[in-house]
Amino acid sequence: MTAAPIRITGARITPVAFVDPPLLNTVGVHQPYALRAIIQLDTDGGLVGLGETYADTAHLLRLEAAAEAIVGLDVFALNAIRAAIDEKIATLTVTGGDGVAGMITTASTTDRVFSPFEVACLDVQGKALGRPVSDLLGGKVRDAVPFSAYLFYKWAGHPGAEHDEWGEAVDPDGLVRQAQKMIGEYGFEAIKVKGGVFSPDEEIAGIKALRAAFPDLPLRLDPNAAWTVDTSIRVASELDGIVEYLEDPTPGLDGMAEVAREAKMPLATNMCVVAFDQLKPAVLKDSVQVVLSDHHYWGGLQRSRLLAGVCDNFGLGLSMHSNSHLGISLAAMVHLAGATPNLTYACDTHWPWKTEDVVKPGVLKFVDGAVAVPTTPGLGVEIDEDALAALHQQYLDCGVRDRDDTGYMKSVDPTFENTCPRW
Ligand SMILES: O=C([O-])C(=O)C[C@H](O)[C@@H](O)C(=O)[O-]
Repeated sequence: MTAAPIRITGARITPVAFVDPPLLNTVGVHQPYALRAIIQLDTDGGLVGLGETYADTAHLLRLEAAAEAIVGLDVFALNAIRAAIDEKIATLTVTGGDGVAGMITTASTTDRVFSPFEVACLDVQGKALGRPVSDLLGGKVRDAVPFSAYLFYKWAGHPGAEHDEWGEAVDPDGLVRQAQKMIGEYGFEAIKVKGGVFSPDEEIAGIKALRAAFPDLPLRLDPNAAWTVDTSIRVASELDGIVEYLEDPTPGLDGMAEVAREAKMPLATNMCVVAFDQLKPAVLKDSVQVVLSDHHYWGGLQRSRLLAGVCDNFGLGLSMHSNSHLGISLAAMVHLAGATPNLTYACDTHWPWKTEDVVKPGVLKFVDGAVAVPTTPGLGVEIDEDALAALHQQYLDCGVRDRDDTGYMKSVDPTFENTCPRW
């Protein structure tokens, strides 16, 4: 006997703002608040599914339109839901809204809008079946998912820095202190450094200091395409044998291919391969050897598994990207990584940098740098309605949405574009 469909009756989309320290990257500095949209998907049987995504104004408008378009569809009909969203957003005149600070402009709009609804549908499916989301993705292949310590350069005197306990990291000693604190609290067993802030030589010195302080931990450096091809080749040579991969040293598939021909370590990306149509040219040009997945722009958890399959077939490594995020996203990332055999690198997370959340505490804990895959039905996390209301009020009050439509970070160098390397 076939079970009855579980029909979507609506979706509540709540933009929230949470405090984000003034972390530096190539584009600029994180604003005092990061924005996210929380999706609560309502269904006719009363089950509610959770999703989390970006919250720039254009993305919010698309989410609202998508939510209307999927009313009445069965949460198991993910192909139909994606098609309805695709059709709906094609009719919109909304422009902009890459949701990720201008870094990932070529990702698919449909994939970005569909993703939080897909996660929410999987949450409902899991709750209806009494199974964790990882079981809907093929079943977990690891009990806990390892993450890396994600280090950022940071000025102590920057507005906003007075609210956090992280101190300053503007030189190698500062980076090592930050790593010691983060690893001491979370137990991470890999380190990623967000570069592209200071000169390549200063950042090479930072990585070498980390290597001396943590001789056994895998290291990565990610300047978000701030370097020319020549600079990238020079940095790759200096860091040969020191980093496990170099992430997005330079923009574009052709530039990355030139660097890859000379570099001894793998090159990774979350910038030049962010959609399925970019995989074939990347493989043909041998531009990258590791792809960072991210279900928020690869179209959800199932399509991220599809990406994993493509990477596996073409001999590409697989890692996982993050932006500033809350607990619903972390739960989704953990189910996905837990059920993806070839995701063998420690995943990125911004988790240590935040102090607020919309989910009830207790489920998502870092032990030895890893988070256990939840075993309860669905995603395994629950909304704290009071916290959601408070962070929504913070969104209304903080003014971020009026200052910068990315809702995420502001530039300290308005002349810089990602297609124009700085060094
Ligand atoms: O390459 C990355 O890891 C990112 O793009 C993640 C974030 O946007 C990161 O750069 C940040 O938070 O500043």
